[in-house]
Amino acid sequence: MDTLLQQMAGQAASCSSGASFTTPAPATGAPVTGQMVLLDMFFPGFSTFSAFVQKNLNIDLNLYIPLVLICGILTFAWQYFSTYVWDLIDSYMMSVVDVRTDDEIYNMLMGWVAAQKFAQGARRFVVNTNLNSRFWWLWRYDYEDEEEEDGSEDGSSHSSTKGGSKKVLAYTPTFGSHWFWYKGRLLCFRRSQSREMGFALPSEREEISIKCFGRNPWILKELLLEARQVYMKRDEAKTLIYRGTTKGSGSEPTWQRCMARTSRPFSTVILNEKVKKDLIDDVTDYLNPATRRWYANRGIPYRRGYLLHGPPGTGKSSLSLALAGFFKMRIYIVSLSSIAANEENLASLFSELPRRCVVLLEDIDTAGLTHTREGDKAPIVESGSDDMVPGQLTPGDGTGTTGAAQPSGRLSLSGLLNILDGVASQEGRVLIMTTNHIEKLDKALIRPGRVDMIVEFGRADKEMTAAIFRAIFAPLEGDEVDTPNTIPSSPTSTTKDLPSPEAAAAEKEAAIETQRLHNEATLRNVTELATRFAEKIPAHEFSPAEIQGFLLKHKRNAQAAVEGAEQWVVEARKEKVEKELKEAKEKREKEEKEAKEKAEKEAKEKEEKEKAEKADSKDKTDEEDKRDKKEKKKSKGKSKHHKRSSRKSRRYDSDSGSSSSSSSDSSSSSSDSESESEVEIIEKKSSKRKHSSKKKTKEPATPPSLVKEDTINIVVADEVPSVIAAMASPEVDENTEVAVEAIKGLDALPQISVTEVRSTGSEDGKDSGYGTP
Ligand SMILES: Nc1ncnc2c1ncn2[C@@H]1O[C@H](COP(=O)(O)OP(=O)(O)OP(=O)(O)O)[C@@H](O)[C@H]1O
Repeated sequence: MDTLLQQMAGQAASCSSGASFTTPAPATGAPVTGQMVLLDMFFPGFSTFSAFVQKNLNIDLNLYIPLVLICGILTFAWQYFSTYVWDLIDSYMMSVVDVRTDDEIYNMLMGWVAAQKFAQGARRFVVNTNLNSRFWWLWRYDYEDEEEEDGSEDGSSHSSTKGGSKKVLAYTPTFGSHWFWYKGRLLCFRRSQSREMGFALPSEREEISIKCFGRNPWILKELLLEARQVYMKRDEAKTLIYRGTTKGSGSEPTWQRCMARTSRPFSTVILNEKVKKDLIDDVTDYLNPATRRWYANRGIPYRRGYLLHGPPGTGKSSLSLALAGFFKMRIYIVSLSSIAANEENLASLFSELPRRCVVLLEDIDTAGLTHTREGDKAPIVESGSDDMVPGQLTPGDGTGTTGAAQPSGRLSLSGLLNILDGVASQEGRVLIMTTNHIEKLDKALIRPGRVDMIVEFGRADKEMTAAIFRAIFAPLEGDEVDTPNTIPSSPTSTTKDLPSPEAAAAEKEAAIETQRLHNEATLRNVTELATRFAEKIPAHEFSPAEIQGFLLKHKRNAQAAVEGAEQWVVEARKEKVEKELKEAKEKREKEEKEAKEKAEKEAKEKEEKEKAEKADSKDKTDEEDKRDKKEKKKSKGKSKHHKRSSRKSRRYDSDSGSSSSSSSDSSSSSSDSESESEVEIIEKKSSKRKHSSKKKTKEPATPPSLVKEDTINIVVADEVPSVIAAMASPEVDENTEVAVEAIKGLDALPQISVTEVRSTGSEDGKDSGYGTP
């Protein structure tokens, strides 16, 4: 190596200086070797530094040069090969799981990652107030829920309170690879920017993956299961609500997770206890795995449907949510009054449903499914097929008109029925339909098998009113202690004005005590107050929602609610009447407007029709005029021709022997005539051939005038008299008559019978159309 270096250095030195191999060192006087020269080239000043070290530290750096060079080469080689080697390891010795951002697993994994130590200790990290996927249908849900949920219990996130709203800050590692230990295994969390998702927002274009050494990915699966478990646990006490919607501006339908609501206890839905119990028992039995097998063994579709009906605000949706929460199922809501609820979208949504869930079809009466299959009560649908319903149009056409809609864009009753129990429907789900007008529904929709239980909801009776009152005013566990007497410290107050800690504690205690006493008093009086309140509210007049609405205005003062009840009833009635009047007025105005528009439209259509008819009749008259003129012209020509023919045939009769001269005459006369005619006599090759020889001999006797005048084909047939008689009939036109006359003149052909007389060559040179035998 030394030798090589010396040679290289020598060359370099000779090139650079053109002098001898060793030159005296400038500072120390020590000889500068070829190596030094070479190193000086790459690291300027190295020889000076080396001489300095040698002089002061007595270390000869020249001895280490080979070592340094070897290290350099190795580093270079490692850089070159490491990527290749790493790729090999990655491909053959590691397992990887990729997680896309447009799936809910992203939310699960990121929630888990944020709780890990390696994420909290990351030097470069991303901070979020919401860990969920940036994709809007995964991102928007339970934003508020997490604010109150997560806190910083596990250290994964920190809450900051500003302006009263609590925002949770979550930290996750930034883009790049991050190594961490999980259950004794070294894993790599990698976050990268995806270049594939073309139309996605930059914040959506993200991918995460987790790698582990070894070809068995069990540890990754375990991690994902744990992440999912943590995620689900967070939602355990909640009812997850999904709504059927169309993605962004596109028309692709999807279930959007819109909320995770704390499950509503069944007890808070005020309904006949027996009905409630029956409902719960029925669903419990249905969800039992043994029942599923029972259904399967008997070939009965494993489905259960419930219809909840009643006026608005009587608790139908509340009961559905409570039911889903009670059985820890997700609830998938789709409102059939939404314009996106067309057949295609619904079918697509139903095919995406999980096996075990509650499906809530809201307001099935507003979907336009009031059109019955019996047909008698069917509203008049202007166009479309029999069972098409109005109002169910493709997104973007919210006009509600039937005429403009494409049939594929509407929801038909049979379409809905197919979806409910056809191939697209998922077995194992609990179907709940709600309606305000059961009487409008088709019997096919609510027949057993589709609807197995009907629950009626009514306006509040006395008992219900009292129950609503108690539900609102009875103090419950977890209610926040109200401390109305606490005076908030003003921003201008100084520390001097602040009460001492003991005084503040005493004040707080006093407030709590006041509240407790207040609660106790309320509790004691609540039943009595509820009875008094119920007496003041007329039964079956107001919905539970209306009563609840009033009570919520006085939620901190039950006494005030009771006292204000009568007044509220009067006002509510007045409001109702006013509302009804307003609605009636609006309805009338709308109807009038529609009628006016319809009348205008009809008048316009009529006018257009009349115009078109007029134009039509004018065209017809013109045509008829033309035809008349033509016919007149024709008949003029024909009468001329007839006269001429008669004249000629008479001439022929009188002068049959001078045919040649007649012929020449005729030819000369035909030269100035409008049309030329000739008669062709076609022999029929039949048993009557015996006449052919005679005919042949008679042929020259054909009237020459006729041959030139018009073209008449005569098919020789059986009997002359009958044909001639037929030809002489009134239907036979002048041309034929000409021919008949001509034939009559053919006394030389008594045996020929005529079966077809066809005239060709009219005035204008076209087929005249005559010639029916
Ligand atoms: N029977 C009830 N028990 C308890 N709360 C009720 C009851 N009925 C109505 N409410 C209250 O009234 C509000 C509206 O109720 P909900 O949405 O369930 O009515 P709905 O019958 O589904 O109305 P709509 O037909 O308009 O959808 C809710 O806040 C609910 O708490």
